[in-house]
Amino acid sequence: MEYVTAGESHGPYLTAIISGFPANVQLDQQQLLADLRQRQIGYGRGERMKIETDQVQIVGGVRYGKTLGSPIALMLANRDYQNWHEVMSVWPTGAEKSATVTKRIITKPRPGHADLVGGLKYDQQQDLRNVLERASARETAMRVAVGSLCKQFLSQFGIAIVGAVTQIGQVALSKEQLEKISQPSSAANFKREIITPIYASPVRTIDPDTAQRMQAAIDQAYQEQTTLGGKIRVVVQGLPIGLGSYVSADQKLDSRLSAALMSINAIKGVSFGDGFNFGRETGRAALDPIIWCNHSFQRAANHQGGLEGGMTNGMPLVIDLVMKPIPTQTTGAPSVDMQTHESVVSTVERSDITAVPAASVIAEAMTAITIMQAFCEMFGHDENQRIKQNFDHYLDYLKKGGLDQND
Ligand SMILES: Cc1cc2nc3c(=O)[nH]c(=O)nc-3n(C[C@H](O)[C@H](O)[C@H](O)COP(=O)(O)O)c2cc1C
Ligand SMILES: C=C(O[C@@H]1CC(C(=O)O)=C[C@@H](OP(=O)(O)O)[C@H]1O)C(=O)O
Repeated sequence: MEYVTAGESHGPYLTAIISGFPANVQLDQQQLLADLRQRQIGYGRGERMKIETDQVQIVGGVRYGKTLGSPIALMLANRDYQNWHEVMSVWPTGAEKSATVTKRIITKPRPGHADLVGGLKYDQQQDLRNVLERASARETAMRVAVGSLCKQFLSQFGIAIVGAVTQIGQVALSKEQLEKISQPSSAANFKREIITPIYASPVRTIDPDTAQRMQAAIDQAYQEQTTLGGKIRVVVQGLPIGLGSYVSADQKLDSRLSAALMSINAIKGVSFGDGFNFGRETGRAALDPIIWCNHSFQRAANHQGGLEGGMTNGMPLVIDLVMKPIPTQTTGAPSVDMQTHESVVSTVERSDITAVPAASVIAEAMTAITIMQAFCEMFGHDENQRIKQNFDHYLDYLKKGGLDQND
């Protein structure tokens, strides 16, 4: 399963094409729209999210709610395009020299964005809008749409994924609250006890008191005309043992997940399990003892975060991410004009105060995409029923403790 997205932030549409999605998977339109809505509603978002209602349409590859095995095509109209159609026109209209269009030309690159380097690399110095329109995190709406379909596929196999906000600015969940999110759980319990409260929280975190303090921190940043970053924890429950592989660098699931998650705008670090704390632990304390329990191999701890040797080990997958503060400041920032080379204040674009809640939804989606890719590599990608048979056969094999398969 692969996907590609296209479209500019203020252009007419965002689009995505997914290829290699199995046939006969029943999709739920409400779930798809609910995931997109989660990305939009987090506390701290700016004016743009009041304009958009991300109503993605599936325009190929699905009939009566079931996938056909053919490429799935998705389209999402940017409602803000109504305000930008002259500036973002695909074809020449003669309006290019109008006051509306020239007012939107950007030659003062914003530090912390792709503006300067993208402008030089693609020779777009006459108007950096040609860079920022695609570099914008608007594109992540399509990734959430793709990820929603992947989550729906994976849920058939008892796999549940959540991205929770664990810190905004100085306000963080406690160690106990972090552990609560990451405890081994059945998909059903996890949905009830963890996912549902997180989805209901305005900042997508588990504890209502911490959520209130996070909201207050966002309000304060707004008053102080600055922005905030934070941290996210992604947890996946119900994973079978063995997704990914140790055999080649590009098949290691931790490397693939890192690449997928680091591709999210403004994400600056990814770690697994005890992550950067491993640096101060002893070897003994960092191990997850192997035990034989309920006729299966199990683990007495989860320091590794569910991955060993680039493969899932049956424990919950636990990934932490850090997001930098939104770079745009309402005051602008020190910069240099592309044309005159004079010192200037960078262009100020309308902006979010924080997008950590939104990024937690995107992280959920990128994790779902990567897990589904590994899952289909292992169990097949043509037809849903056949994939289920392969999966059940593998679970039977594991239930025998890995014995008898070839006897
Ligand atoms: C959901 C989301 C919304 C964002 N909103 C803004 C924003 O309103 N203003 C801004 O300056 N950056 C915003 N960013 C961050 C920029 O997109 C990002 O910093 C920029 O593309 C440069 O990429 P880099 O930080 O990964 O180097 C947002 C990021 C995400 C994930
Ligand atoms: C549009 C989205 O986020 C945008 C991401 C973004 C950026 O620089 O990344 C800048 C802002 O765009 P605008 O200038 O149109 O207000 C955000 O609103 C979205 O998440 O759908």
